[in-house]
Amino acid sequence: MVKFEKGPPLGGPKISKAAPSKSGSTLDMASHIKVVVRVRPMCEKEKNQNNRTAVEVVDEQMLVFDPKEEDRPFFYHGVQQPNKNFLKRANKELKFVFDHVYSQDATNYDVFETTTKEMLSSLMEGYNCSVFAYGATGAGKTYTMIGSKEHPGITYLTMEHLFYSINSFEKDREFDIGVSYIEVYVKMRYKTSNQIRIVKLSMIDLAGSERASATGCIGERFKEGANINKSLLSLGNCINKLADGSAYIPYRDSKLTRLLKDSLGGNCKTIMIANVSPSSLSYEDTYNTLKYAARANKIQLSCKKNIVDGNMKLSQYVKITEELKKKEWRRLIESEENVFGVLEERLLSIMRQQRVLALRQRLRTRAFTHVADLAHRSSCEPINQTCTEDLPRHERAAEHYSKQSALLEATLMKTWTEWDTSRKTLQRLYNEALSEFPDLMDFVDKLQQKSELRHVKARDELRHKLLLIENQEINAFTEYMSEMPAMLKKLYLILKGYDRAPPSLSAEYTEIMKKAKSAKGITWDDEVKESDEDIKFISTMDIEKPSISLDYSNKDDINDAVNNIVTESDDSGDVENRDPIFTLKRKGTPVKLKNNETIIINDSIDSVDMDNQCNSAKKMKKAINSLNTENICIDANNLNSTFVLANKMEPWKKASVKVEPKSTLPVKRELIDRTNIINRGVNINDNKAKIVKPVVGRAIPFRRPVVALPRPVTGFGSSVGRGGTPTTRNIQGVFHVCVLWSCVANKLTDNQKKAVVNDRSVGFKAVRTRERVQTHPYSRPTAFNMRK
Ligand SMILES: Nc1ncnc2c1ncn2[C@@H]1O[C@H](COP(=O)(O)OP(=O)(O)OP(=O)(O)O)[C@@H](O)[C@H]1O
Repeated sequence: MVKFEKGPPLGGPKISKAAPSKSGSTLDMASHIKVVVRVRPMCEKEKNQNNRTAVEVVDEQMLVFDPKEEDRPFFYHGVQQPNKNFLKRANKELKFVFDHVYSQDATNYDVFETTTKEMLSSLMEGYNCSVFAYGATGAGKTYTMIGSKEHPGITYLTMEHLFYSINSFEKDREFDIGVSYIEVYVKMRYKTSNQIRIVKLSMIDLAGSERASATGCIGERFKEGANINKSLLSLGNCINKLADGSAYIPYRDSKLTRLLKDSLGGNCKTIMIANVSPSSLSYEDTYNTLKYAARANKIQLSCKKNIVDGNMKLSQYVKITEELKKKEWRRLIESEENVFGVLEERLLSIMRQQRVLALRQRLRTRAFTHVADLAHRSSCEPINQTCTEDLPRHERAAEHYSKQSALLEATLMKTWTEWDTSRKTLQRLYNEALSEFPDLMDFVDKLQQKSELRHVKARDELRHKLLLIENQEINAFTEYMSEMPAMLKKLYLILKGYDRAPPSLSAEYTEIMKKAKSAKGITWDDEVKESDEDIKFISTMDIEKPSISLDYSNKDDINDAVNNIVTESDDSGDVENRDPIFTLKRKGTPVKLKNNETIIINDSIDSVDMDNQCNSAKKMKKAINSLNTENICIDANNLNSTFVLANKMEPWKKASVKVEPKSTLPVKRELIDRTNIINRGVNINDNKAKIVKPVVGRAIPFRRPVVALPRPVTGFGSSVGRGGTPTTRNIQGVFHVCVLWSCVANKLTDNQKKAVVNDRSVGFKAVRTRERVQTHPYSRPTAFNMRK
């Protein structure tokens, strides 16, 4: 009885059309692997051994494995036994049906004609195709696939036919052909439809499928054989799974199955050529191969034509390419813009530093110029000395600024060069990108706005910095200037008190006071402290109504600064009864130093057109010049500073004033002996005249105790309120004293000093005429006599 191994249905694969898939491929055919079996002729060895045939080809599609042999006559005791050979095992007589079966007489060309030649038609239609030869060693795989010169294998014949086909299609298709060792990649484009079909033809000559032990190899060869077998075993597993329709196919079990993945279960038309030997020597291998082939024949394939719409693909390709190019442009530009941004910020920072440095340099130079000018105008040795001492500091600062400036300049140039290069590169990228893709304009705009923002930010920071410095400058100047109106007012009132303030002076004074509100000044640059404090603006109220007094919180500092200032009474006439330290000074009140060098005269005196009456500074200059004293140079027209007259000057004498203090007030003490004061004073000949440095006090309100004083009150600088009401005043405690007279006096002999002091044309005449100013509501000179 003939057994049939379950094979594919006869009559060839079913072919069915299908709709195009999403990928552009066309589901075209559902088929099984085409399995053909080739039985080679017996080789000489097999013939010589007179082995029986294990495979019998029935027809082009059927073979019988282990066919029934013709019974040979069996004789037992000389008698032929009927059909019974007990020494022989029963034949299997397995009948296999395949897509094609080739007998020993079949040539390679026959195989080609019914396998790959037919398959090439599918290949040219766009199907992937694969052929692999399977079989035991020596079964004829290589002979079938490669062949010989005389008998070229199906690979050669397939290639030959392939190129022949290509030639026939050349009019309407373009072909790109690539070849690899085991695979041929035959790509084509339909010229009319722009349809592209990319197909692959795999032609595989597998290793022998026999058991490793059967090879007789040992060592490395055995291992190699075992690995080969392992691969083939994997192939067998895959084939079984595919045949069973399993969802999971273990292609990854071996390299072989990975390579054959497409050919076995993918989008591929596959032909398996199973080579077998007819000899019974290869009985087991042939049996295994045939079983293998039979299983493979059950594998269903789902083939798709690898067709893509060339036009559709092209448009998509163009779009994708453009997007990619734009993306690349953006990446390039952004990268360069980042570099440019860093350089630009650095450049702007350097430029900002330059501006700040220039401002500071300018302020310092101006401050120094101011000091130098002061020294020049005053011709005062101490001031000159101060200025001289300041000069190295200024020079050091100038050198420092110069170095910093040079450094910044060098850094600026270097950074600018880098920035400019980056700017040009960026601009070039902008231009190129926009010329290719104008719609990148928005992107470019945004980047350019970033640059503008950087500039705005830098400008803001610079403005803030400059404003901060200038604000500090203004604050310092405001503080400085706050002395001036008080001093000016004091002097003005003194003059007015002595009836030496003509209307023109009054008008000028008023004008100057107005201007003082908007005056500008300087400060030491190194006193500017950088900070982010809130900016304080000048308030004209600060100038108009300075409510500040000397800050006595640190007596040592004050002592050092003013050398125990003793102030004249300005409202009670009772100067001697006051604590010299805690007696505060009111506007317009002359100051007496402990060394008795007392009177302060402001520089504005010389500008007053007083002719010969009250131009005391000029007259003092005249008097000094008349003494022919060397090295004394007082420019009466440029007396910028206040100065102090010498202690030899007759001290003010207080008139006898009867003050009736309230019972709650301390009893007025006796007047101090002026002689004692003079004796305590500094001997102007011993060069101990002190330079009183400018003192800046903090603004604190001072409220003078209300004292009911009888009217009229005599005494210099009385501050008794106008109209007889005691006045409560805030006191300007900031004053600026330069010891000029001391310096001058040091150059004079005693007689010369006396001459100057007693020269009534040098301004002191005015104080003698106290009667004329006693009626002045603000400054009332006390009764006095010039001491001789
Ligand atoms: N159809 C055929 N006609 C004539 N000779 C054949 C045929 N098939 C195979 N042979 C011969 O059989 C021998 C073995 O064949 P081949 O080398 O092709 O086997 P194979 O399966 O490729 O072996 P291996 O697995 O070792 O490569 C060779 O000498 C070859 O010439």
